[in-house]
Amino acid sequence: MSAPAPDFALQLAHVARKFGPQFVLRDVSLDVRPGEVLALYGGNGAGKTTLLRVVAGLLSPSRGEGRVFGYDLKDKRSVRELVFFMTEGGGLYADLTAAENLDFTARMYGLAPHSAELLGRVGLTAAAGKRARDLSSGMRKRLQLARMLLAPSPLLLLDEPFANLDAGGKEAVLTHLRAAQGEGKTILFSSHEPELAAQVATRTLTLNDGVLA
Ligand SMILES: Nc1ncnc2c1ncn2[C@@H]1O[C@H](COP(=O)(O)OP(=O)(O)OP(=O)(O)O)[C@@H](O)[C@H]1O
Repeated sequence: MSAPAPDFALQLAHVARKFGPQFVLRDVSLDVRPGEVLALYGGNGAGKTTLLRVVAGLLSPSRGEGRVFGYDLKDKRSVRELVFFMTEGGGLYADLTAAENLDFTARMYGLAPHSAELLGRVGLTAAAGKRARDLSSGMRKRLQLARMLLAPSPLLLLDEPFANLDAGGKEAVLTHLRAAQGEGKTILFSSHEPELAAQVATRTLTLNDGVLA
């Protein structure tokens, strides 16, 4: 018999994180149900990326605790398997082509390579043979979006998914976020673009002075 589904995709209790003496996150508590889509707002330097990195298991809280689908954030190995984290330029191999990047990722997830289809879905067919390092920042973002389509992870974390994209790219992000939502994924993304974010978010959060409102 499989384990019962946890009630929460993410739980944070009084999480704080400091760099040197400076607390960036002071007291962050949050309960997220599976299937929720959360937009995270906050000015430059408010701590959005820091919070996403804590949830991704890449940074340890200085205080407080958290769980991802019931797994303690301290269990970084389990947490990283449950989370897909899309950051600026992250997860791409600079010397591999766009197609090779996707085929490599597919194999990593135990899937048959199908880069041509994925590149088509994100409007990158013409760039299949270009090395990731030679793509524009918007094209790299589209390639990361294609990586997200491959990821079986139930919790998707995206750091400013709309940044550096043209209108078509922004629309592609919305489309794929909605599709992921339709598959029952839980999504937490930071954004400076509330009009776009509101088109997909089921709840919004704002980080201000190290706490969530
Ligand atoms: N590894 C680090 N070492 C020291 N300070 C850091 C580190 N990472 C982040 N900070 C600091 O933490 C604060 C919050 O940064 P963070 O990147 O989380 O903000 P953000 O809300 O994502 O900002 P933006 O909207 O500008 O991307 C900033 O003052 C930043 O300089």
